[in-house]
This record gives sequence, C-alpha cells and structure tokens, in this order.
Amino acid sequence: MSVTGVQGEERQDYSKAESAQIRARSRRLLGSLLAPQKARLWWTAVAIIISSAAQVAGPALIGYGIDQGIPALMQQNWFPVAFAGIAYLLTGLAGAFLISVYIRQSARISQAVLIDLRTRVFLHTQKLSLEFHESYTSGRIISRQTSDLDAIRELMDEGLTLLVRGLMYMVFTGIMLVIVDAPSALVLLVALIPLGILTRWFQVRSQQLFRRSRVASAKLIVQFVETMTGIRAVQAFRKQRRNETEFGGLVEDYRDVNAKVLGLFAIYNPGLALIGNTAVAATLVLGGFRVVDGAMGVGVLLSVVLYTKRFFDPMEDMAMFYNGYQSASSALEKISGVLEEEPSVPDPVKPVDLWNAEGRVRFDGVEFAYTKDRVILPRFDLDVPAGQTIALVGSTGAGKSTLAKLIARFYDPSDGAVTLDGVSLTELHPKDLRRAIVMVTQEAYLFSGSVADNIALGKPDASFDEIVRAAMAVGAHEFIEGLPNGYDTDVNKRGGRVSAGQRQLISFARAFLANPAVLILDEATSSLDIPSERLVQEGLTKLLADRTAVIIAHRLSTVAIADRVLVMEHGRIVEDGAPADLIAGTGHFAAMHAAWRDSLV
Ligand SMILES: Nc1ncnc2c1ncn2[C@@H]1O[C@H](COP(=O)(O)OP(=O)(O)OP(=O)(O)O)[C@@H](O)[C@H]1O
Repeated sequence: MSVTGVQGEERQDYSKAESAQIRARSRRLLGSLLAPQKARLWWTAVAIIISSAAQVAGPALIGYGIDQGIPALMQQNWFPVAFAGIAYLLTGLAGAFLISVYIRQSARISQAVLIDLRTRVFLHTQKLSLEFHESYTSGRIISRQTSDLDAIRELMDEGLTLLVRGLMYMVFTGIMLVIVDAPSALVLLVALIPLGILTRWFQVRSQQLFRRSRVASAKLIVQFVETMTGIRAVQAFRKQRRNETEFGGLVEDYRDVNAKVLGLFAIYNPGLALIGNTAVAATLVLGGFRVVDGAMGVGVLLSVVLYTKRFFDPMEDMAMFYNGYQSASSALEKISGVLEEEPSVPDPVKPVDLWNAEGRVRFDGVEFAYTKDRVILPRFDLDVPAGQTIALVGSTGAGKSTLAKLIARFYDPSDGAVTLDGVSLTELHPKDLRRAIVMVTQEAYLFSGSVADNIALGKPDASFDEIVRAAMAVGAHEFIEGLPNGYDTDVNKRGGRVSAGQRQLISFARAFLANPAVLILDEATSSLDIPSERLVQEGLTKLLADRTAVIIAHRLSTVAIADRVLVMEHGRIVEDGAPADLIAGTGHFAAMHAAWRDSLV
C-alpha cells in the first residue's frame, strides 16, 4: 500500500520504509519553509547560545564573590566584590537583552513560516481537482487548516525556544559544574540515571496517549463538520438524538485519553522534582563535609548547589514540549501529504489558445472510470455541433453527470479525448477552457456577498449595467429589484435570503454574463411551484440561445426546448435523436414521455 499524498493518512501501522518516506517528506517541507529564514535562524541561535551562557555565569560569580570577595573586603580590598557584583549585573543585562532579541526573532520566524504554510495549503487544496475533493472530506481539510496548523504554531511559538533554551541551559550548567567543582558534577551524573529511566518511561507512554488524543480530537472535528454541513438532513431526519449520543461518546473518549495524559504528568513531574531535590541534598551534604575538611569554599558549595538545582528546572518544560512536538510533527506529516497531492487534471505543458470558440464538442473513443476496477462510461463517440442544445436523460446512476463532468474537464477520460473545436481539452489553455465552457450545477451555489457580486462572478470586470442586462435577459431583474437592497442585497443576511428558484435565476444570470460557447447545466431536481418553474423555464430558454448546451434534464418539460435527446443507460447512450422523433418511436424515451404525459392528466 502506498503512503504517497494523503493515502494511508488514517493508518497507524506504517512499515519502517513508509515511516521513513513520510518523515523525509515532512523534512523536505520544513526545509523549504525554513530556507528563506536562514539568516534570522542563525541570529536567533547565536542569541540563545550567548544568553544561556550569560545566565549560567551567575552562580559562579556568586561563589567567587563569597570565597574571594568577602575575605578581600576584610582586607579593605573591595575590588573582587565589586567585580563579582558588576559582572553579575552585566551578565544579567546581556542575558535580558539577548532574550528579548531571540523572542522577537523567533516570533518573526514562526509568523513567516506559518503564513507561508497556511497560504500553501489553501492555494494547493483549491488547485486540486474535483477527484481529490470528492474523496477527501471537508472535515479533514478543515482539520489540516485549523488544528494541525495550530499544533505547528504552538510548537513554533513556544516549544522550540523552550527546547533549545532548556537544552543550552542544561549543557552550560553541566559544563560550569565540571569547571567549578568536578566531584559535585559526579553527583549530577549519578542523578542522570534515574532521570533517563523516568523520562524514557514518560516518552513511551505519552507517545501512545498523545497519538490517541490527536485521533480523538480529529474525530470530534469531522463529526462536527459533517453534522453542520448536513444540518438540513440532520434536522429533517431527527438525527439530533443519535448525533448527540455519538458526539457524547467521542467527547468521552477525548476526555478519557486526556485524563490519562494528565495522570502521566502527575507521576512525571513529582518524579522529576524528587530526583532534583535528592541530587541537591546529596550535593549539599557531600559538599558540606568537604567544606569542613577545607577542600572546598562555602561560595563554591553555594554555586554548585545552585547549579544542581537549576539543571532540573527546564526538564518540566521540556516534557511539555514533547507533547507539542509529537502533535506538530504528525500535523506536518499530514499537511505534507496534502501538499504532495498532484491535481489529477493537470494544466497543459504547451497550452493551445482558443480565443473565440464556436462550441463544437466531440468525444473521440472516450472511455471513463473513476477507479480502475469499474468502468462507468464504456468506449463511445459523440459529436455535438456548435449551437446545439442536448438533453441528457436516463435513470439515476446512468452516467449523465459523469459525461457532463468530462465536458467541463473536472475529470480527464481514461482513454480517448474530449475536444472543443478540434482541440483536446487536455491541451486547451485553462483560461480559454474556463471562458468557453461553464457548468451550472444543481445547487446553484451563492457565495457570501451581494447579489450583484454573485452575478459578476461570471465576468469579474463586468460593469453594473452589464450585470443588470444579464439579470434582465434571464428574467431575474424583477425579483432582484424587489429585494430589500436590490442588487446590493447580501445573500447571506436575513431578508436577503432567496428561494431555490431565485437562486437558480441568479446562477443563470451569472452564466449568461460569462457568455460561454458551451454551457452545461445540471438541472435542479427540486420541483418548483408553477410560476417559479415558468420563470426558470423562460430564463433557461434565453440562456441557451446561440450556444452549445448540454442539460442533464430531470424534468421532461425541459426536454421540449432541446434539439436533441440522448438517453443513457448503464453508461451507454442507448437512444439519440430529436425529441419529436423519439416520442414517435417505441424506445425508452417514448415510454418515459408517455408515462409523464399520463401523470399530467
Ligand atoms: N466520484 C465518484 N467516484 C466513484 N464513482 C462515482 C463517482 N461519482 C459517480 N460515481 C458512479 O458513477 C456512476 C454514474 O454516476 P453519475 O453521477 O454520472 O450518474 P447520473 O446519471 O448523473 O445520476 P443522477 O441522475 O442520479 O445524478 C454511478 O454508478 C456512481 O456510483
């Protein structure tokens, strides 16, 4: 099984080679994000190293002040004490200044990286073909853009500096301890053994729990998004109670796993404190004996006790960081998977321009399958002359939408070619393709904004006059004028809400303004009331005039305005002819038509 792109994203059982492949992909992404920040990264690293070194000098200076400064002061020599005091102050100031530098620098780095990543994910997912979006649910996309990016942000904002600072601090403290008093460093070395065992225990346990926690939170998001996107169905089918139970179960899972995580911290943190305090006590007792023996100054004892105590300080933060690191690295793995996906409908390498398409559409030896194991449209040819209106009819699942999606190039055929004016769609310049072929989908989606904005989508540089003319042409002008703010009415605000039929008329106006050579229309199945239906039919007739049109017809009344009807069954075109001829015949369409006519009586 492959782990390329988003494949295998939900799996937990990666082989070694697969894990390596995923990690390499994450590293490449991280490298490309950090590359523009190289100079800033160096400055931050230098600032962190020097500030840690400056801070670590403190206890040694205190020790020096006590052991050398005070006896000298008794001899009226104030120089050593003054030196210790001023040096302590200066190292403190330098440390504070450098901390401010690296906090500022690392914030800039993290902001730049996050903006870059967020933009990449947005632009890339927008570019990916319909095929990707039809299988990768919106819940998962939202998870990538929200919780995953947040996990990376948390790590970049706090975790990384905590880790690097903590590590530097521990390394410098260890070095200073060896320099100041090597025997005391041995105590610390012994303390590292239980520390290592405890930390390893924590890592292994927490890794599993953090993974479970992430899976549980992702499930919560998916469940929430699915409920909200399908809220109409949820309410219509009274699914709330069941959703409540499911959601309750997920919340409980999430709570349980988080309680277990906290349980781990409840052992790890006191364990750390215990080891740290024991090490401090041992250093104090052993050092005390040596002071009495005269082998060690009191000042040195104080500084080694301080060093031993401070050595353990960053450990707690670093354990917290481990959590953040796990979440962020798995988030980065998932995001790098999405970014690795290629559009299944790629832009042509050498695009062919087609300025004024006439609108002749041909299918030459086309075969199509969504997945390798199931052919949806077996090999066929079809010629649609420019200007012809075609109605596609057939039972549900016959392949009508699939055929339409091939004309709009939402998918490429598995074999053969779809051409516009003789140019294969795979070679046509994407801009010309989008201008020449427009698909009006069933749901007639309106974006937030005004009615005018929504119509102008068909031609972004259209003047207001053009927008109004398009609305008039399809018969939408009258109802738009009747809206609270006319063309400026916000379609998402109360009062601006438009009916299903009105939404269709707006989308007709949008398509009319775009003025494509080929129009594909997935007719809405919802039955409109009679006046609305008449209005929509009239709008449709205007919209279809003078262009090639392919309508997925759900209403037989629509078929009347077609020049030609194609009846599809199991992916094949089983009847093809003028509506009147087919009705006069004895085929599928004649039977459908007779049944429809009878239902009207
Ligand atoms: N994204 C997809 N992935 C896999 N199979 C699909 C996909 N979309 C559609 N199919 C399958 O392709 C076949 C044809 O579907 P299509 O949507 O083209 O039918 P249709 O004639 O438009 O049906 P309807 O009138 O119900 O909209 C169906 O068997 C369907 O299960």
